[in-house]
Order: sequence, then structure tokens, then C-alpha cells
Amino acid sequence: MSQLLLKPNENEKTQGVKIIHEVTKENSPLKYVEFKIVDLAPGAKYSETLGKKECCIVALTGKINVTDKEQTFENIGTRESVFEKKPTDSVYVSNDRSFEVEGVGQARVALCYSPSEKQLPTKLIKASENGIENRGTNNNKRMVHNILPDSDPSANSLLVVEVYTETGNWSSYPPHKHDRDNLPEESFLEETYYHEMNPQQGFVFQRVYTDDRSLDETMTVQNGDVVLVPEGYHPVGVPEGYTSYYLNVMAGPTRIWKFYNDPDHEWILERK
Ligand SMILES: O=C(O)C[C@@H](O)[C@H](O)C(=O)CO
Repeated sequence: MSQLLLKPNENEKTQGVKIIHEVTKENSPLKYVEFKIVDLAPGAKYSETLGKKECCIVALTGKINVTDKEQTFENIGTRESVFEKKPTDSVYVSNDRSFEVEGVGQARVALCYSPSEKQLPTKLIKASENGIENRGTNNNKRMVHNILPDSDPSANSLLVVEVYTETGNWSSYPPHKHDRDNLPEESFLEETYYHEMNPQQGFVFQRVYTDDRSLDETMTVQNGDVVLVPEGYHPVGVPEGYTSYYLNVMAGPTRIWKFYNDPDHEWILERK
């Protein structure tokens, strides 16, 4: 199996706290992005001390309480399934702080990390503050919830978005990449994809490839999988009958999302 495709686990860390994914600098090819998916039973608590990292806590499903020991946000989260297609609440916590997340009911949270030195205020990113964007035409239609876009200065490095791709459509398409630290033409950003499908037995295809094809992997991605994009183009294709959801985390040396389209496929954007 590809080293870029990670399957969900059910590691019970403490009672009621399951670590479904844990992507770190140590166990992955990524240097800027770390990522966890944590399931919390009602009343179960997960806590962490961040050190020189910032973290965006996304209430993927269910309701949670989040505290950084100074501020507490109670009963946040807006949906039982990501496929309700409404934005959710998130909390940004800066470096050198700690946080605790508690499940109000059963909940799934995404913890999105990147290196950070300059401390910023903890911030509740309300669902109602997510910018919603409809992108693309023809079979390239997708809807984006901007949780932490580069236009929002609340974070030092982190970029976080949710993307819905309808049945039979493509996203992250035409294929684009952001793996050269060469602004203003292109930024260097690593990326993770946390995928879900509706209905759950569905699958999508994701290809990750570089211009010289030293990296060229096409993966069959299933519900709950994570795909790592250390470099390269990274399009997603969704088969007929299924809807795709993914959560993207991006980070790199400069907090700007400036991508470069694969010149072979850029013509797709010119169609009416
Ligand atoms: O617009 C899309 O299809 C989503 C992608 O841009 C996705 O967020 C990504 O690939 C970011 O680089």
C-alpha cells in the first residue's frame, strides 16, 4: 500500500478517547503539518501541551467543550454528520499553551498542527464565520468551507478548509501543486487530506504526482482514510453515486496558498 495513504485505527488512549489517526513529523514525510483524528465518548477528555506548535481544533461531528485553561468554549460543534454540509465550529490555540477537549456527546475532532513561535490569542472560529465558496463548472463542482484561510490572520502557519465534491465530480482539479517556495508564483505548502464518503462504503481516487514522476501514486481512498501530500499535484475523482468530503490542512514556510496548475490540464478552466 502507498506510504501516502493512511488507514484509520482505533487506539484507545484513555477510557473513551480513541486516536483514529496520528500523523507526526516522526512517522510521516511531512515537516510542517501534523494531524490527528480523535473520537471522544460522552464526558471523555483529551488534553495536550503544545510546545512550539499551533493547533486548530475542528469539531468534525458532535458537540465538544474546549478550554485552554483561560478561556472555555462550551457546547460547540454544529452537526452529527459532515454530510449535513453545514460549517462547524473550531478553536485556534497558539504555541506554548495547553488545551483540553471534552466530548459532550459522542464526538469526532480533528487536531491540525503546524510549527509556530509567535504566540497569538486563542480564538473560537464560529461556524457562521466560515466563508463558503462554490468553485468550478461542469464536472468540477465543489463547495468549500474556509475555516482558516490565508486571508484570516488568526494563525501563524496553519491553513484549514473543508471541501465537498458532488457525485461524479472532480476537485483539487485541474491538478495543482504548491511545492516550490517561489513566491509570488508558487508557495510551498504540505497538505493532509482527511476523507469521508456518503454513503460510507464509497471510495474516491486520489493521485499524487510530480512533474518528473519521481512521485506518481494513484490511491483508492475509503471512508476515514488520510492522504499525505508532501509535494506534487493531488487531484481527487469521485465515482457516480457517492459524495466526497475532505478536510485539508496546509502549512509551510509562508502562510500563503499560491498554487500552480499542471500546464497539461489547465485548458479545462477555459471551458464554458
Ligand atoms: O478547490 C478545491 O478543489 C479544493 C482544493 O483546492 C484543496 O483545498 C487543495 O488542494 C488545496 O491545495
